[in-house]
Amino acid sequence: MPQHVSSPATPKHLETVIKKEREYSWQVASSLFLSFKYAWAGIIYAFQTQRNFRIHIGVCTLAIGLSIFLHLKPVEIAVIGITSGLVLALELLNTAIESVVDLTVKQTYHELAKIAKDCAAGAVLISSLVAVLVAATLLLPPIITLILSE
Ligand SMILES: Nc1ncnc2c1ncn2[C@@H]1O[C@H](COP(=O)(O)OP(=O)(O)OP(=O)(O)O)[C@@H](O)[C@H]1O
Repeated sequence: MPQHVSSPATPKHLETVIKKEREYSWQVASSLFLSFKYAWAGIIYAFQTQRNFRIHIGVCTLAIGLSIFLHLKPVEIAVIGITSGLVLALELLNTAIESVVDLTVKQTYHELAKIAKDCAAGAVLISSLVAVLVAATLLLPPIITLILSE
Protein backbone atom coordinates (compact mmCIF):
# COMPACT_ATOMS: atom_id res chain seq x y z
CA MET A 1 0.00 0.00 0.00
CA PRO A 2 1.47 3.39 -0.91
CA GLN A 3 2.40 5.50 2.07
CA HIS A 4 1.54 9.19 1.82
CA VAL A 5 4.21 11.16 3.57
CA SER A 6 3.11 14.76 4.04
CA SER A 7 5.77 17.42 3.77
CA PRO A 8 6.58 19.32 6.98
CA ALA A 9 4.14 22.18 7.52
CA THR A 10 5.66 25.55 6.74
CA PRO A 11 4.25 28.61 8.54
CA LYS A 12 2.58 29.72 5.27
CA HIS A 13 1.01 26.25 4.80
CA LEU A 14 -0.20 26.22 8.40
CA GLU A 15 -1.77 29.64 7.95
CA THR A 16 -3.71 28.40 4.90
CA VAL A 17 -4.91 25.28 6.75
CA ILE A 18 -6.02 27.28 9.80
CA LYS A 19 -7.82 29.85 7.62
CA LYS A 20 -9.65 27.04 5.76
CA GLU A 21 -10.71 25.38 9.01
CA ARG A 22 -11.99 28.66 10.47
CA GLU A 23 -14.10 29.18 7.33
CA TYR A 24 -16.64 26.82 8.88
CA SER A 25 -17.04 28.95 11.96
CA TRP A 26 -20.23 31.03 11.95
CA GLN A 27 -18.36 33.76 13.75
CA VAL A 28 -14.75 34.25 14.85
CA ALA A 29 -13.92 36.36 17.91
CA SER A 30 -12.12 39.38 16.49
CA SER A 31 -10.52 40.54 19.74
CA LEU A 32 -9.24 39.22 23.04
CA PHE A 33 -12.10 41.01 24.81
CA LEU A 34 -14.68 39.19 22.66
CA SER A 35 -12.95 35.84 23.36
CA PHE A 36 -13.33 36.47 27.10
CA LYS A 37 -16.96 37.54 26.56
CA TYR A 38 -17.82 34.27 24.77
CA ALA A 39 -15.91 32.21 27.36
CA TRP A 40 -17.85 33.97 30.14
CA ALA A 41 -21.11 33.29 28.25
CA GLY A 42 -20.22 29.58 28.29
CA ILE A 43 -19.62 29.65 32.04
CA ILE A 44 -22.94 31.48 32.62
CA TYR A 45 -24.75 28.95 30.38
CA ALA A 46 -23.31 26.02 32.34
CA PHE A 47 -24.17 27.71 35.65
CA GLN A 48 -27.77 28.31 34.59
CA THR A 49 -28.42 24.90 33.07
CA GLN A 50 -26.17 22.39 34.88
CA ARG A 51 -27.11 21.58 38.46
CA ASN A 52 -23.84 19.66 38.95
CA PHE A 53 -21.82 22.71 37.88
CA ARG A 54 -23.59 24.84 40.52
CA ILE A 55 -22.97 22.19 43.19
CA HIS A 56 -19.29 21.95 42.20
CA ILE A 57 -18.86 25.74 42.34
CA GLY A 58 -20.39 25.76 45.84
CA VAL A 59 -18.22 22.90 47.11
CA CYS A 60 -15.04 24.30 45.52
CA THR A 61 -15.67 27.78 46.97
CA LEU A 62 -16.24 26.22 50.40
CA ALA A 63 -13.04 24.14 50.17
CA ILE A 64 -10.89 27.11 49.07
CA GLY A 65 -12.54 29.38 51.67
CA LEU A 66 -11.91 26.83 54.44
CA SER A 67 -8.30 26.34 53.38
CA ILE A 68 -7.72 30.12 53.67
CA PHE A 69 -9.67 30.36 56.95
CA LEU A 70 -7.70 27.47 58.48
CA HIS A 71 -4.38 29.03 57.41
CA LEU A 72 -3.24 26.10 55.31
CA LYS A 73 0.20 26.41 53.69
CA PRO A 74 0.22 28.31 50.35
CA VAL A 75 1.16 25.11 48.50
CA GLU A 76 -1.80 23.27 50.10
CA ILE A 77 -4.21 26.06 49.12
CA ALA A 78 -2.76 25.89 45.61
CA VAL A 79 -3.31 22.10 45.42
CA ILE A 80 -6.95 22.51 46.51
CA GLY A 81 -7.32 25.33 43.96
CA ILE A 82 -5.86 23.20 41.15
CA THR A 83 -8.07 20.18 41.86
CA SER A 84 -11.15 22.46 42.19
CA GLY A 85 -10.34 24.21 38.92
CA LEU A 86 -9.90 20.86 37.20
CA VAL A 87 -13.37 19.70 38.29
CA LEU A 88 -15.01 22.92 37.04
CA ALA A 89 -13.09 22.87 33.75
CA LEU A 90 -14.04 19.21 33.14
CA GLU A 91 -17.68 20.00 33.98
CA LEU A 92 -17.60 22.69 31.28
CA LEU A 93 -16.04 20.24 28.81
CA ASN A 94 -18.71 17.68 29.74
CA THR A 95 -21.40 20.26 28.93
CA ALA A 96 -19.67 21.08 25.63
CA ILE A 97 -19.46 17.39 24.66
CA GLU A 98 -23.13 16.86 25.57
CA SER A 99 -24.12 19.78 23.35
CA VAL A 100 -22.03 18.58 20.40
CA VAL A 101 -23.42 15.04 20.76
CA ASP A 102 -27.01 16.35 20.91
CA LEU A 103 -26.31 18.58 17.90
CA THR A 104 -24.98 15.57 15.98
CA VAL A 105 -27.49 12.81 16.78
CA LYS A 106 -30.44 14.97 17.90
CA GLN A 107 -32.97 12.83 19.82
CA THR A 108 -31.91 9.51 18.34
CA TYR A 109 -30.17 6.73 20.26
CA HIS A 110 -26.60 6.03 19.16
CA GLU A 111 -24.11 3.78 20.91
CA LEU A 112 -21.24 6.24 20.16
CA ALA A 113 -23.28 9.12 21.59
CA LYS A 114 -23.72 7.06 24.75
CA ILE A 115 -19.97 6.33 24.93
CA ALA A 116 -19.08 10.02 24.44
CA LYS A 117 -21.51 11.23 27.11
CA ASP A 118 -20.70 8.45 29.59
CA CYS A 119 -16.92 8.99 29.24
CA ALA A 120 -17.27 12.77 29.64
CA ALA A 121 -19.38 12.23 32.77
CA GLY A 122 -16.79 9.68 33.98
CA ALA A 123 -14.01 12.27 33.63
CA VAL A 124 -15.97 14.67 35.86
CA LEU A 125 -16.62 11.90 38.38
CA ILE A 126 -12.93 10.92 38.62
CA SER A 127 -11.79 14.53 39.03
CA SER A 128 -14.48 15.12 41.69
CA LEU A 129 -13.44 12.04 43.69
CA VAL A 130 -9.78 13.10 43.57
CA ALA A 131 -10.71 16.66 44.60
CA VAL A 132 -12.73 15.35 47.57
CA LEU A 133 -9.85 13.07 48.59
CA VAL A 134 -7.31 15.90 48.37
CA ALA A 135 -9.56 18.36 50.24
CA ALA A 136 -10.34 15.81 52.96
CA THR A 137 -6.65 14.96 53.41
CA LEU A 138 -5.64 18.61 53.75
CA LEU A 139 -8.67 20.05 55.55
CA LEU A 140 -9.73 17.35 58.02
CA PRO A 141 -6.65 17.48 60.32
CA PRO A 142 -6.90 21.27 60.99
CA ILE A 143 -10.71 21.02 61.31
CA ILE A 144 -10.36 18.24 63.92
CA THR A 145 -7.67 20.24 65.76
CA LEU A 146 -9.95 23.30 65.76
CA ILE A 147 -12.93 21.31 67.11
CA LEU A 148 -10.84 19.62 69.85
CA SER A 149 -9.33 22.94 70.95
CA GLU A 150 -12.79 24.49 71.55
N1 LIG B 1 -28.28 10.20 21.97
C1 LIG B 1 -27.98 9.32 22.91
N2 LIG B 1 -27.71 8.04 22.55
C2 LIG B 1 -27.40 7.12 23.50
N3 LIG B 1 -27.38 7.35 24.82
C3 LIG B 1 -27.65 8.60 25.23
C4 LIG B 1 -27.97 9.65 24.30
N4 LIG B 1 -28.19 10.78 25.01
C5 LIG B 1 -28.01 10.47 26.30
N5 LIG B 1 -27.68 9.17 26.44
C6 LIG B 1 -27.42 8.45 27.71
O1 LIG B 1 -28.11 9.13 28.74
C7 LIG B 1 -27.18 9.59 29.73
C8 LIG B 1 -27.66 10.92 30.25
O2 LIG B 1 -27.65 11.86 29.19
P1 LIG B 1 -27.54 13.43 29.44
O3 LIG B 1 -27.58 14.10 28.14
O4 LIG B 1 -28.55 13.82 30.46
O5 LIG B 1 -26.09 13.52 30.05
P2 LIG B 1 -25.64 13.58 31.59
O6 LIG B 1 -24.21 13.11 31.59
O7 LIG B 1 -26.60 12.89 32.48
O8 LIG B 1 -25.76 15.07 31.89
P3 LIG B 1 -25.23 15.78 33.21
O9 LIG B 1 -23.73 15.71 33.14
O10 LIG B 1 -25.77 17.15 33.05
O11 LIG B 1 -25.81 15.04 34.39
C9 LIG B 1 -25.82 9.64 29.02
O12 LIG B 1 -24.75 9.49 29.94
C10 LIG B 1 -25.93 8.46 28.08
O13 LIG B 1 -25.65 7.22 28.76
